[in-house]
This record gives sequence, structure tokens and C-alpha cells, in this order.
Amino acid sequence: MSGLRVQDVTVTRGAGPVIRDVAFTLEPGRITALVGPNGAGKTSLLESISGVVPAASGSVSIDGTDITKQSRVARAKLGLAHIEQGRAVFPGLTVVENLKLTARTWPRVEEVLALFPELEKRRNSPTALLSGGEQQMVVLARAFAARPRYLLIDEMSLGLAPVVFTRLLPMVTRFAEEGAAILLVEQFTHLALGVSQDALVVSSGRVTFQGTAKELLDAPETLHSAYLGE
Ligand SMILES: Nc1ncnc2c1ncn2[C@@H]1O[C@H](COP(=O)(O)OP(=O)(O)OP(=O)(O)O)[C@@H](O)[C@H]1O
Repeated sequence: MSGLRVQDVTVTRGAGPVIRDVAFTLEPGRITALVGPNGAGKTSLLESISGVVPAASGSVSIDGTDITKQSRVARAKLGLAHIEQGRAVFPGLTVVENLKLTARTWPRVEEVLALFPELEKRRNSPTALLSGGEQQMVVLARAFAARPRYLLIDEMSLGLAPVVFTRLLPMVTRFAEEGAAILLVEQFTHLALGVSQDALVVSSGRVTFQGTAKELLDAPETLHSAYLGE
């Protein structure tokens, strides 16, 4: 029973629910794009899966194990990682030192560096000296180094030019090909859908579309309302 399963999850923040009865499954080797207008609840949904905020009701399970009440650390031990919005590097540490923080073994550091040739070249530079795009690569590489089986990525492109972000996407694809299940929240919706197999649209906390990424790309009206939250 492999997969990360979200069942009827509701998340309450401030005045009321910001996620309502959301259900879907992430499967190994597949990327799911999570799309929706600002304030739809995308970040809150990711946070409830990784344990940053509790679910008010519903459940989340990893490979059949209920993790709804488990700590973030326990969830991480089961193979879940969450790249949070605006997540930063440790600027005083070199690229290699940043990766060693999450990699369990030395060979894993080298394997991940092989995926990121730009970082390999700067391996002994303090990350503070890297460009914004390269620093975001370090954030991504650090998550890969832990070898998570389930990876939640929130707005990896924040502060990056689309052209820089476009270079990060093949690395996400490659990681999925290694068997990870990925949930991708991204402001550049078309780029995200282009690398995803599955798509989920949320609006005002509810799922309004669930299907393949291709189905969503081929339905301009649904995609348009996904942006506007109609
Ligand atoms: N810490 C918080 N306390 C109270 N309300 C919050 C908190 N964080 C988010 N919210 C509210 O929850 C709702 C969903 O916000 P969330 O950030 O999850 O949406 P989002 O789809 O990720 O938005 P964006 O695309 O703008 O990042 C919004 O109405 C927001 O104001």
C-alpha cells in the first residue's frame, strides 16, 4: 500500500477552515501540480501534510501508516520532506557542508552533486556567495540528499527569473524518476503542469479539479478559473 494518502483533510486557521475535506493520493514516481489562486490554501495544505499545522479533521497516511498525529520528525523518518516557501540556505556553510546536513552518507553528497553540475563547480564556496538561483538549487539539493520518498515543494521559484527556475525543473523530474512522489506548488502554472503527470486545483480550500496534468492543460477554461478561483 505505497503512497501518501490525504483523506478528507480540513485545516482551520484564524476565523475558519482554509482547507475543506481535501482528498488525494501521491504515488511513487509521479509529480502532482497543486494549482490555485492566492489564498486558496495551497501552503496550508502542504503544512498540514508535513505537520507544521494540525489537521482539524481527516487523516494523512504514508504507505498505510497513519501520520495525522505524528510529529514533523516522525513524518520525516517515514520519508517525508517539505521545502517551505522562502526556505534559505545556511549562508556561512559551503555547498558541501549544506548537503552534509541532510545526507546520511558521503556517497549521497557526491550523488546529489552529480545531479547539479553548477553546484559541483562551486562545492567549496560559502553559499552566501552563490546567486539566488544557485542558492535555490542548494535548497533543492539538500532536500534530495535526505532521499525523501515524498517531497512537498512550495513555490521553489520565489524570487527567481523564470529562465533560472526552468533549469531547476529537470532536476525535480529526475528525482521523481528515481521513485519519489512529489507535490509541486508553483506560481508558474504552465511550467509546473509541463513536468507533472497529475494535477489538483484548489479554490477557497476545496478541490475543484482532479485529473491528469494534460487534461488540465487541454482545458483552458478550467485552467483559467483555477487562476481566478472561480
Ligand atoms: N498563520 C496564519 N494564521 C491565520 N490565517 C492564515 C495563516 N496563514 C494563512 N492563513 C490564511 O489561510 C488562507 C490560505 O492561505 P495559504 O497561504 O494556505 O494559501 P495559498 O494558496 O498558499 O496562497 P498563496 O498562493 O498566496 O501563497 C488565507 O486566507 C490566509 O490568509
